[in-house]
Amino acid sequence: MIRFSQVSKVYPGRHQALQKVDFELKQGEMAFLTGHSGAGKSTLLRLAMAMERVSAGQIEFAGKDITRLAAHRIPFLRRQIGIVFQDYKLLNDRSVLDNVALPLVIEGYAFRDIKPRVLAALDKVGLRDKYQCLPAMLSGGEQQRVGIARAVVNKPTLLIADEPTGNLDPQLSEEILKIFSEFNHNGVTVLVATHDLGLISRMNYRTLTLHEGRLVDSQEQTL
Ligand SMILES: Nc1ncnc2c1ncn2[C@@H]1O[C@H](COP(=O)(O)OP(=O)(O)OP(=O)(O)O)[C@@H](O)[C@H]1O
Repeated sequence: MIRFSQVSKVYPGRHQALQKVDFELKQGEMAFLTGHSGAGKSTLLRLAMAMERVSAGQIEFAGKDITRLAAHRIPFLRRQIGIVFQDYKLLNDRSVLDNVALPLVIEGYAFRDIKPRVLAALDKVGLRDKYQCLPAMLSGGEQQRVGIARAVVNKPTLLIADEPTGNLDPQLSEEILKIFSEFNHNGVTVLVATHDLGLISRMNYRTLTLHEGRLVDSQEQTL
């Protein structure tokens, strides 16, 4: 599904954020990405969704080389990737319905097709009855579930999350991770960057560990 081959990233100012990273995430797999602050987790995720360009190496997505994707082709790639952020990134003056609808509006779906899809996505995260609420009326965990519904509403094949539980307490974090697991059981490939080693140890998934820009460990599931 996604393969990094000898990927390095040097930011302007010569900061080497990633060094010769090699890994493959197979279709339908779920993995955690971990490492200390500044290890390169966000950089790796941004490269995977072509928000940054590699300095060296190659990235393949669904069998296609996306390393030097032309700018006009990036939206086609992004449509296949759902993204969840630590701080939810919801529009606070828009309803839950409008927030989750956003990717479909951008893709040009007709309004009559949008609402049923949004409600189906909200159903999957247990928030169907809150579609008229504003984000401020929801708890942090609920806001993150809205963020997840927005990420999956156009049925991406890959779901990427950058510290999705960073603002949540342990119980809510586990609930959020269970939602990712459910999407994974339904065939979505999932990559979750997290500092939360407790959460990782409670959930039995492959773990990719970065240290100072190098992939130092790629632990398989123990089951
Ligand atoms: N746009 C940028 N320009 C220059 N340096 C950057 C840029 N983005 C990240 N870096 C540097 O690259 C390194 C890796 O950063 P990155 O954000 O990928 O780490 P991270 O593992 O996600 O960290 P955290 O857990 O703190 O979010 C850091 O030293 C950071 O300062």
